[in-house]
Amino acid sequence: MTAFPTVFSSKLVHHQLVANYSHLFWVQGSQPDLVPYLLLAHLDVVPASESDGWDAPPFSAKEIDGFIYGRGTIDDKGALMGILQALEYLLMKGYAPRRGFYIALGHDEEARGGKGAVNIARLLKERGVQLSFILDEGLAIVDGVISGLQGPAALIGISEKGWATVKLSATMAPGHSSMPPRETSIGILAAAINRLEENPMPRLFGYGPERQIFEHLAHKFRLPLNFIMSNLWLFSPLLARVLERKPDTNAFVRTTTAVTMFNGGIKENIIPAYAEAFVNLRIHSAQTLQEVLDLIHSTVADQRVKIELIHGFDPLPVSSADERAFGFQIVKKTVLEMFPTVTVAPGVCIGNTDSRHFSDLTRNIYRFAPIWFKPGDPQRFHGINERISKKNYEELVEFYFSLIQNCDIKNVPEAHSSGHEL
Ligand SMILES: CCCCCCCC/C=C\CCCCCCCC(=O)NCC(=O)O
Ligand SMILES: [Zn+2]
Ligand SMILES: [Zn+2]
Repeated sequence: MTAFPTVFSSKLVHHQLVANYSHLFWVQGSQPDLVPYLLLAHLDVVPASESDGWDAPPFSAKEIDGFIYGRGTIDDKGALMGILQALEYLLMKGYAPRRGFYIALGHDEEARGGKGAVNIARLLKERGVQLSFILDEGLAIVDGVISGLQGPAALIGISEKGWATVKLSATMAPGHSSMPPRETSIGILAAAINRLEENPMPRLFGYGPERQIFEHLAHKFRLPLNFIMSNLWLFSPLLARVLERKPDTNAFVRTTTAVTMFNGGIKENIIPAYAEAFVNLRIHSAQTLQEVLDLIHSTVADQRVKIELIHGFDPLPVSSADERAFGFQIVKKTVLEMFPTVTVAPGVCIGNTDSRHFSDLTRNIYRFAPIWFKPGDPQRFHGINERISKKNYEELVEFYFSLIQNCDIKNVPEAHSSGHEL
């Protein structure tokens, strides 16, 4: 049986395989003067092992208490299936969009998107495509995740942090473990890594677009927090010290430093010549890749430690969230139609997405899906017990179902209007 039979048989849909495993769909609109948009998602997932402590095998999609457990349920199969299921239902109903749109499903987002998204973007560029906006994975609806915030908030990523993967290595003379020198390659490297962990990158909270999150949400906090958030020009250093206490909010305060791989030694009684470590940094919007590299050099401050940049890029440009920003307002309208009590605010995506490969096609890139994040859920991202409730999966389908129809209007929707304007 073919999945999404109507999508694959509709005359309105053109489907193309890209780089063997990625998919590009073009859904033709009846009004070619309306600039198309792009819905992005990815097929691949990060690895998972049941032995890490999962309550269900990570590739079982087992249902427990109304939740579907599995690697990829929130990153990013929920949105991917939601988009395709919404299109399937719309086409089954005989719906024909006015505004044409693309759906791009990359197959290597978790490995930087160099084959999937990069080639899809190249194809679209060769065809001279310009996009009204892009909607990709990223932020979510947070409920009880930000301390002191009353009620849920839908955070729409208007930018994303930059990236640096840096390899540190040390090479010393190898030898017999019964006659160790005072310092070894592993010891030198471990000390360098320790200096990086003990000296986090500077607090930059308030100097980037993350400031907009808190200014938008200020009225949802009780005194004195609402006063503090409304006066970030004065209080951002104080708030930064509170936010940095938790990993998920620390990510908004600074460039984060994560040691992700450490290798050295092959036998218990040999002092190894070589040791290496990889450090993955996510760069705050107010910093550049070069500034981060300079700080790594000055913090490590040991000529014996070789520092190599493996891969990096600057933080991404900031997309508009104002009243004239069509993409932002369409996403906001769709969220509010479904969840009238949710506060919608712009935010900075602390992880990275395939959308960055499409920046030549539009300046309006938004990173959001209406996935509900309750306390403890941010840790499921790339962690154990990744899951989505069945109800939330249905909400994802409904969200894209409404969003596609909402995009058929020509101009930016009126604030707080509801109902489709077809
Ligand atoms: C101050 C506001 C606090 C909000 C709490 C954080 C909520 C966390 C929500 C989302 C997590 C961000 C993940 C972003 C998507 C990342 C996709 C991905 O895995 N890409 C690959 C990579 O970044 O390595
Ligand atoms: Zn993802
Ligand atoms: Zn991911």
